[in-house]
Amino acid sequence: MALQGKCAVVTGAALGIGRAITEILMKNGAKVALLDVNQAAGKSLVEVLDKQYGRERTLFLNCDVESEEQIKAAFQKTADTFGGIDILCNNAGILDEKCWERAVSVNLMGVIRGTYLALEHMSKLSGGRGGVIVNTASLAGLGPLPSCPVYTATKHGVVGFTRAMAAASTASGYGIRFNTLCPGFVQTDLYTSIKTNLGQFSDLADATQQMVEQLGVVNMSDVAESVLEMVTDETKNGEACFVSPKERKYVDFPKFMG
Ligand SMILES: NC(=O)c1ccc[n+]([C@@H]2O[C@H](COP(=O)([O-])OP(=O)(O)OC[C@H]3O[C@@H](n4cnc5c(N)ncnc54)[C@H](O)[C@@H]3O)[C@@H](O)[C@H]2O)c1
Ligand SMILES: CC/C=C\C[C@H](O)/C=C/C=C\C=C\C=C\[C@@H](O)[C@@H](O)C/C=C\CCC(=O)O
Repeated sequence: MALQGKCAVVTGAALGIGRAITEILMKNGAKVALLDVNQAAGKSLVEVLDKQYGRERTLFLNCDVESEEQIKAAFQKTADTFGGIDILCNNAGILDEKCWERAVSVNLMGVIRGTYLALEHMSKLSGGRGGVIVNTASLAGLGPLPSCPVYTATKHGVVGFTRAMAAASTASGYGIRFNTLCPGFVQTDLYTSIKTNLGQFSDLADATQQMVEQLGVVNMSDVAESVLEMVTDETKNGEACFVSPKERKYVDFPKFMG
């Protein structure tokens, strides 16, 4: 998929990985609707991007992925402004083992909600032109983080949901590819605030720090490049891309049938 003139929606776009995804998509020619609850950060980023790429290439929308109404309105505003939606990156996510229901609501339900609402705009079965959806999971979607069992559950859910949607799309003809981003530790606000968000598992903070030292911290540019590849490479559907400081590899999941 060539990105020139294509329209992307990125949730959690104002900071961290979402900002990096937004920037690499724009650098490669896409228009981007930035959805986030952090209005100050979102508007500040749009100012920077408008200076770099011109004012017609971005749109910031205050949108909480926990709200069906807000996502629906944001997607409609995006389609009305840019003429459709070709790319969706469901990236918004939090780490909160204390308020774990909120983590489930944002990290898993928000991804499901965004995906289903995007189908109404993107699926060829509903008059759309197809495209690609990349959902942000984590390495914790491939293996357990003992200090964050609910976070781990949400990210495993994102991996499984996305792989199932990829298979459904192939079987039903949505014309949409679905892939999952699974980075290790990345230097962002979420990463910086780990220790304050472990709740009853705070006693495992040091063990988690040891995992950081063992695994290392992933370069943001490598994370962004992985997303660009999953968006543009038309052969990628149903993939989960593990991004570590040393490499990026597509996970070879066990097959249990045939
Ligand atoms: N940082 C890491 O080590 C790491 C590693 C793997 C995966 N991830 C995942 O990457 C994604 C982005 O995380 P990050 O590290 O960039 O975090 P971050 O906190 O730096 O950025 C998250 C962004 O999402 C926004 N956001 C949070 N809740 C929202 C909601 N309900 N609706 C809309 N926007 C919301 C925040 O305002 C923020 O701009 C998350 O899904 C996270 O789980 C992070
Ligand atoms: C404390 C949480 C901080 C940030 C959350 C963010 O999503 C980062 C997660 C980073 C690492 C998770 C590591 C999990 C590691 C173990 O589960 C281990 O089993 C690795 C699992 C699979 C490795 C895949 C592979 O080697 O092929």
